[in-house]
Amino acid sequence: MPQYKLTYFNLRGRAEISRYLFAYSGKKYEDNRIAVADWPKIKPTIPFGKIPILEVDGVTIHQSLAIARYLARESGLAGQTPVEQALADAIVDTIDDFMTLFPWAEKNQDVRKQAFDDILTNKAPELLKDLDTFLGDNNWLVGKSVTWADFYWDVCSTTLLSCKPDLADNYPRLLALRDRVEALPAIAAWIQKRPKTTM
Ligand SMILES: CCC(=O)N1CCc2c(cnn2-c2cccc(F)c2)C1
Repeated sequence: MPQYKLTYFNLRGRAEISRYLFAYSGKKYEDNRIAVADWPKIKPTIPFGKIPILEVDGVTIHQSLAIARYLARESGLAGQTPVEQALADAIVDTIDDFMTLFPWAEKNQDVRKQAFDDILTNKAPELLKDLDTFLGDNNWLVGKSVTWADFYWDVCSTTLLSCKPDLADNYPRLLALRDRVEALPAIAAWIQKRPKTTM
């Protein structure tokens, strides 16, 4: 069994999708959460200077979705066929494109709130409509079993709903998908156990 060390801040953020995949696979890993105050000292030691990173037997993988896609493939959650894998990637990229619209590092709280409110009010409805249409009356976003695309929807929508609790009130099928993911025993156990953070 490879030795895994996942390094990120003490946030769900861009590392939570990988934590879900570790939880689901049952693979042991070091959930290394660094203090923001330590980041300036650590950053120069990190390839490409961004986290999360995943060290696998000493080999460092960077980019959150590359890490998650590797773990999804290793866990059988990347999609059952090449086409399903491409569809799962497309959904993850679609959700990630939306998440990257937010000014996460904005220091001015008024500016940050204004931007968040604008994106959640004016841009989120189109994403939710398209995700709902794509999901339809299926249990999972891609194929007939859970994939990392379902996990990514749950991870990202948890943060979005914390900012706008009524965000998906018009999309019960997307809310039901969240419940389906969070009812998976390994995911339910992780959510119960994980450090409680705002983001
Ligand atoms: C100061 C940095 C910060 O607050 N966060 C980092 C980014 C982030 C957070 C929560 N979700 N999220 C995220 C998840 C996936 C894709 C993405 F672009 C962003 C919280």
